[in-house]
Amino acid sequence: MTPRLTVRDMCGAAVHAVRMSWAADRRGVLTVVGLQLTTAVGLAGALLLLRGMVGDVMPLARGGGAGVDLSRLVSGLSVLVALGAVGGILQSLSGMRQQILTDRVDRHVISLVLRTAAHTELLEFEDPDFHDQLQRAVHASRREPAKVVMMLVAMLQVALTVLAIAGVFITMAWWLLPLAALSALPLFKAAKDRRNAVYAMHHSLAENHRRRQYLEQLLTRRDEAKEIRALNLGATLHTRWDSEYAQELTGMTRLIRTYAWREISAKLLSGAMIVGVIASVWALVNAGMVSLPAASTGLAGLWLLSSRMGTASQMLNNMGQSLYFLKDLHNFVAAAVEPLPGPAAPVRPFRTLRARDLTFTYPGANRPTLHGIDISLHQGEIIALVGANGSGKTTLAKLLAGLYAPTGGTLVRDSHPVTDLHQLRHCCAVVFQDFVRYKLTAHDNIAFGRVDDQPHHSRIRYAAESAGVATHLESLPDGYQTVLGREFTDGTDLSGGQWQKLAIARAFYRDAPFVILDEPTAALDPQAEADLFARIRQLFAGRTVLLISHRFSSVRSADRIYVLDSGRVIEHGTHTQLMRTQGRYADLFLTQAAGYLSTTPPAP
Ligand SMILES: Nc1ncnc2c1ncn2[C@@H]1O[C@H](COP(=O)(O)OP(=O)(O)OP(=O)(O)O)[C@@H](O)[C@H]1O
Repeated sequence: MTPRLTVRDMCGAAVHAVRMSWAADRRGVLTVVGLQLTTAVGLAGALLLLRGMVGDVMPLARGGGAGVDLSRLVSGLSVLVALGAVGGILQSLSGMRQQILTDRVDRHVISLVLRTAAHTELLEFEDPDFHDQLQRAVHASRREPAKVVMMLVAMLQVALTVLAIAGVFITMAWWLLPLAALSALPLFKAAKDRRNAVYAMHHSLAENHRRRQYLEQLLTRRDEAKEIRALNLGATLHTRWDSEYAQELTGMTRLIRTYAWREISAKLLSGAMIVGVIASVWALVNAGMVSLPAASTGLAGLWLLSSRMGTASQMLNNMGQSLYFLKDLHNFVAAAVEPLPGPAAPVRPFRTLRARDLTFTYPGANRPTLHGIDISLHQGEIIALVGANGSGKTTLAKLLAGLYAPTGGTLVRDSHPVTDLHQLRHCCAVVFQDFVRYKLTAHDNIAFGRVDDQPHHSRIRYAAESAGVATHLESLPDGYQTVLGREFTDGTDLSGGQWQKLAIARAFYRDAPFVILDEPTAALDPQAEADLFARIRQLFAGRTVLLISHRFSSVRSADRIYVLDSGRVIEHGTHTQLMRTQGRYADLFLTQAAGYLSTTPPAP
């Protein structure tokens, strides 16, 4: 459905723009509006002065210079020049202040958008519509609110001019007023159609635009640079980027052409109406029904009025486009009704966390990823999740960490159903399979594990030591203050295993009663892996650990192992019990063990 903007929407969005600008820089708004209005008043004063001076000069034109007061004329002229100079200065000041205002409003609005995005639930990020809304909100946050305020000020100036001219009409040739309004109608209609079409096109191309931005990132970021070169993907990705852009440009060009023609037609129609009016006035003058001075003043006014109306329609058009985006921005920000989770409440460890008949379906998926999951985790236990790729281990971990709400069944914490997912998150430290490598200092990378407290260097060091990365971090040029990103001055990089140890250090530093480790040792060397698992009970003593791993050597010592298959728990028990059952776990374990113990000689 083509999106539409009602007059109410437009007024709402304009009020919203003014409010945001006011919140960002009220002195700036007052200064700019004040300067603009002063300039307008100065202009009106200059026009009045000019009219008086023309009246004074008229005798000169008629050849009778005797009645002319030259000193009055010179002083009037000086005032006019001074007014012009002051007007110029005011305009420069206003331009400068507008720039500052625009920057401040930008910062205020983008901060609102980022705050909303940071606060949005993880599940929303699975939805392409959310990404479209986010992108439109980001687009709207760039310059649009300040632009609307500037346009409102400019519109005010145009409205004042139109009112002044209309006032002259009412006293001299009132009957021209409806005709002037009528002649402006085609322009307003064309502007409105174009505005709707541009917005509809932005809507339809939103995903295309995001794909192009993604390709831009692939081509420009350091992280992807090595693989793109190794695979010689540069040209292919560039071609795809080009074709995405070409599609956007084709749509835009077609639209600009179509609406340019419509606008030209509207202008021609409006012009033809004015010519018709001029011809009728001429006929009325000839018939002696209207005096020549009234007709000529009226026609001059009509010309002025129609040109102002044209400007107003253009402004309304531009402002309308901005208002569309502002409506998106307003909706996006307003959708985040929940307050941002504040500083963490004291973390309450649990004795038991149970999943009862838990089901989860990803948005837009046609079948559940998890079905009827029943598992229990007790304080101080190490629980392992194993299963084939795609069996649902990570999804289950995200539910237990309070990142997704279950679509069926319940999570029960110490015999109370979990209703506040934030509480669950507070008491959980997760090392994801695809953990984030923050290109900030090593110190930040660990301290981010616990942002609600002041960073504590000795605890950061202890966390790094526990994860086996302290020695390396201390050997870096600036120790823990070294930036871990080659894109930044004096930045450096870590190896894959070192990054993984840093992510584990972050989890240690979080000091949470529930720890989820999703393939925590995939990048570690065998010695580092063995060291970690040999000490895992001691390192996480008293906490509950959920370990996801494909390495059976590391899960065999867990207190209980759950085997997942296509989103269901098919077996559970200790390693010994599961081996005795000779089910899926035993099969997988023996297959992996056979690979290690194979005595087949290596191929020559
Ligand atoms: N964000 C998502 N949206 C839709 N489907 C998803 C999403 N993430 C995962 N899935 C699907 O859910 C299923 C389970 O994925 P999950 O990542 O939980 O598996 P896993 O057992 O952790 O796999 P692996 O061992 O490969 O890490 C898979 O079929 C996957 O395609």
